[in-house]
Amino acid sequence: MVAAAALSFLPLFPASPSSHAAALAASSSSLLRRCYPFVCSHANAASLPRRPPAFPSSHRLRHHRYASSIGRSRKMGNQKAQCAPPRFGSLAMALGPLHAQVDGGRGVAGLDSLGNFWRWLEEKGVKAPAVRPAAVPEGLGLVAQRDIARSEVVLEVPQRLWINPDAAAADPELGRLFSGLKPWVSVALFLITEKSRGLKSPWKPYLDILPASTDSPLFWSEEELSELQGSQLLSTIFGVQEFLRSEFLKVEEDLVLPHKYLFPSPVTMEDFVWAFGILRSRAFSRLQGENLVLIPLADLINHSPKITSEDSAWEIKGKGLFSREQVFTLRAAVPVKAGEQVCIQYDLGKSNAELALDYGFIEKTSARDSYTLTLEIASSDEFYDDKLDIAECNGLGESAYFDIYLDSTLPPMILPYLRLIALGGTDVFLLEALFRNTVWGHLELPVSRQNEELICRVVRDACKSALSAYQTTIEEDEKLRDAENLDPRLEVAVWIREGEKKVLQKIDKIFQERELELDTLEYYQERRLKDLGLVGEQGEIIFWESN
Ligand SMILES: C[S@@+](CC[C@H](N)C(=O)[O-])C[C@H]1O[C@@H](n2cnc3c(N)ncnc32)[C@H](O)[C@@H]1O
Repeated sequence: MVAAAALSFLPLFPASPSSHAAALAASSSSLLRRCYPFVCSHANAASLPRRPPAFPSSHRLRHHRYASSIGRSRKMGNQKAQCAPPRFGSLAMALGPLHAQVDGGRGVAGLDSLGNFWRWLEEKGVKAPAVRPAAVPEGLGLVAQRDIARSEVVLEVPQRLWINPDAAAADPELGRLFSGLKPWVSVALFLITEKSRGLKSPWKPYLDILPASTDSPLFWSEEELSELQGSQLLSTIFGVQEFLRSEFLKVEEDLVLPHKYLFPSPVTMEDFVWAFGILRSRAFSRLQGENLVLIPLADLINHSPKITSEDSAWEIKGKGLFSREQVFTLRAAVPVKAGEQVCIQYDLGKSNAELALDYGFIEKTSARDSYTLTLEIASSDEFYDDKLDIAECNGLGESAYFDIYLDSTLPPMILPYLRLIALGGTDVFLLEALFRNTVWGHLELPVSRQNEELICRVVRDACKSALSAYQTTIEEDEKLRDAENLDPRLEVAVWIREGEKKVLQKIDKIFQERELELDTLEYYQERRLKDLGLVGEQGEIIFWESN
């Protein structure tokens, strides 16, 4: 039997009559990976729908792959955090911390907002002995008021100021409703309702300094999104939009409309996206789970690519011997000079597409350029159950997501998984129960010429197909991104599409080189005969001497 593989977004292999189709999908999801609470994956080559944009229904949701916000691996509790070194030296704006205009996506929110916010923090018992919020090139940030030593406490925010599912559940009017929701939905609705309470909201000074949007593509116009035509990021954005729309419709129908008399004003999809964007870019924990939290003031900390460690920047601990209240403490991981910004490394593990989606910026380094290949065992595969069993025994599943980075080698599991899904013909004996414990070891090496050729062809066809969907060449992107005064969103789009194409070209090259080696590779049968002592090291058949 011949294995046939197909890209989920584009059939690469005509399903042969005897095929047990394995599906190999190069799809979008580097963004949706790593613990994000929800998220989706989709076909690779995204193109813009005609108006209205977004919310296409053809994307599969991939829950749990869209990890969150500031800092990747931090958990709540007495745990540690990241570092906060200086990066933007003298970039804090001349206006000075308390008189800075609150801009950066907020529009001009008024000269007093930052001052009000600071007074409110002080009244509430926030301690920030060495920093002040200030206008900086990234919007707002934390600027050192004096030289700060490494490990020095930069700020302490008591629990009563945290915005998390507990705060939402404590709302006197709506808490009862919020407490039954997914944590991130409850916090999102809490933010929206507090915002619409205006002067009546105790959180007003904080809400006033939150941006109306970020540069995340979730807030881009249709025209801006068109710069991502054909990219994996665009299909990821569509998936996130689709996810948000379905979450919104659910909560609207189940909770908001039946209790609309309790809400200060109608809750719109736009509000929901805004709250989501705020949580994605500012929450100090993973978006999924009870630990989701916004920490006012601490959430003004910006990211610096120069900080390459995620160690010990923050911790949460009890306030004192006799207090049950917890306090969030942020420390400087490196010395910071007076006037410089205190920054942290948001997440060393995020690709540029993930940074763009969550925060609206990218790092100009190819080390963050990535493309996610999604491989799938097709449900129509004749040997689906056996293959799935083997995949599961080795920590994978029906689908497997492989983030390929420009500067790194292929993930080690990708070749065995590819060989598994493409396994067919005379090679299927490897699926026998007899081989169950050893099969992965066999798959780590070429199984047969037919199998190896198939995976090369599938992957190369997938890369070519994905590459053909982009509207610009790498050369055009390179020229554009070197232009001066590029709009920040265009810069993100150009960098992302260029990086994706480079990764696709790299993958294609790897499998092209492998194709050229097919005749020289050693396959399972040959290895087996050697193990049995029936073939010599040079491949010669060893005959029994008879005399
Ligand atoms: C946790 S908030 C930090 C406070 C934010 N600057 C503000 O004005 O509210 C994260 C957001 O800050 C901005 N930001 C942080 N670090 C940045 C950087 N290195 N380059 C560009 N923007 C950055 C992005 O808009 C991001 O979504």
